Amino acid sequence: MSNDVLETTNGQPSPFFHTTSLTEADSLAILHLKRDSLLPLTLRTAADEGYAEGAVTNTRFGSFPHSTLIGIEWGSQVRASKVDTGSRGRKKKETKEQLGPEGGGGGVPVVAVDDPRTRKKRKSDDDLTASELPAKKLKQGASNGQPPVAARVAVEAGSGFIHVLPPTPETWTASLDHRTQVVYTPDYSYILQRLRVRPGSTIIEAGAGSGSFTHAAARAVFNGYSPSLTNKSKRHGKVYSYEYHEPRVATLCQELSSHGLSNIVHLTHRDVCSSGFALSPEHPPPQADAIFLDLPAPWLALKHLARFTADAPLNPHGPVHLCTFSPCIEQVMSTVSYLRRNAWTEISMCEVQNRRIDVRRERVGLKEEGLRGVNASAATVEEAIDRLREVECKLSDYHSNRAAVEVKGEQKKIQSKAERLEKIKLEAETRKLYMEGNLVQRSEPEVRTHTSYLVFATLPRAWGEEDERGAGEMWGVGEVMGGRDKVAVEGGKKG
Ligand SMILES: C[S@@+](CC[C@H](N)C(=O)[O-])C[C@H]1O[C@@H](n2cnc3c(N)ncnc32)[C@H](O)[C@@H]1O
Repeated sequence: MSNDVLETTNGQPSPFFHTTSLTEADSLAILHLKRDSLLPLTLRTAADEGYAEGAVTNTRFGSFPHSTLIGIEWGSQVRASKVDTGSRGRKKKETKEQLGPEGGGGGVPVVAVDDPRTRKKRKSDDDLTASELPAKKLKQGASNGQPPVAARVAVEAGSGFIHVLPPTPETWTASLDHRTQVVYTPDYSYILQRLRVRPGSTIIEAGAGSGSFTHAAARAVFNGYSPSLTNKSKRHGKVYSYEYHEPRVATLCQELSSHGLSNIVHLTHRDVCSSGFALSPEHPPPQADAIFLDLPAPWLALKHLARFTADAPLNPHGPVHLCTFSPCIEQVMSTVSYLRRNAWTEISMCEVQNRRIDVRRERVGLKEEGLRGVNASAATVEEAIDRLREVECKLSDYHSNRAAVEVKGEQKKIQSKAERLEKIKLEAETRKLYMEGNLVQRSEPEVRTHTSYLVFATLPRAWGEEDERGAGEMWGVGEVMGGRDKVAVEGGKKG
């Protein structure tokens, strides 16, 4: 399943490594619908299922013709459009919501429904208005294999919006199609730094699953596209990925190709526990610096990761760093036990307990009344008594029409609520609100991570007699030791 394609299928470098200044047609974009709800999308100019506006993506926050998403700055907010469903509106199948687990977010949720009661009789071409005609021609042109006529300009709907983000491993992880449990960003960022993966590194990953870790690893090792796998002039970063579930391999292979990552990720369909990590005879061995095993029984794969075997996939010139990702402590114990018996060192285990911490200033007090994001109740007993006194006096003096009230020995004018709020608003303009209030922090427990135990270990570099001799020649180890010994012996004699 390996592929030596240099770039994406449309001839562009990977959008995960190169972000254009504006969004482009045929490129991957991530639609940010709301927090924790993202949708990956390839922006298209071609006709789509009979919409007059061309390709359209429907979300719970409205319909978005791709023409409104192309040629704008990344991060832009895009408002939903009114779309002309054209011939699509006459189809029997109901228009369904494409996405949308929970409410909130990008404006008022909009659900496009094709109600059969309001469906009109099919019109002939002569009956169609000038604006309706393109929708029909669009469909006919597409079905005849002719280029579609120009799409209609989208009209803003007035409710619902989304943001357009460039693809990154983080946004991809948050939006990808889950074929398996995936490794989330808090885990893979920690794993990659503990494995010391950097541009130019080679990493082995098994199993590839949904490709979440694969994308993050590809970015971490990327140091340019290699023109050929046999080019030895520069060591290019590489991810050797293994997966034994065939449909997952096929889907991931297609995704990697369309994301321009085929040249960085070498995907192999293989059961690594039984068949190991060796590649085809014509392919040089991976020479991995780091290994990540996300398998149910990692210790079964570890026997193929020993040094001194003919087809060892490890870098012989340096230490190899390992991480295994296991959901239960029994798996951890079997892995650690294997590592201890097989020359692995620096064995440790940890668990990532990620929490998003919300740090903000909490402002409480009557002086905050009418301002946004505050708790406008009395902050102290004094403030509460002052307010009670003011209210009581106001009531009792309502009929006597007294103009002032005594607060803390001062004569204060009785204010209406509107006057008080206006005064607070004016004062707030000169206050340093960002400095006021108590600094509080709250952790959010619902952050998405896949709680697992991470076992780390290091296999020292291979070291033989030749390496010992080479080190001696380079560093003069024998001479220095000899000199020191000599001094010590001479010193001893003197003493
Ligand atoms: C939890 S998923 C991996 C998720 C992946 N790391 C990600 O971030 O998307 C585990 C994967 O390992 C694969 N797998 C399990 N045993 C395997 C084996 N012996 N050889 C290769 N792949 C294996 C499974 O098919 C599954 O897709």
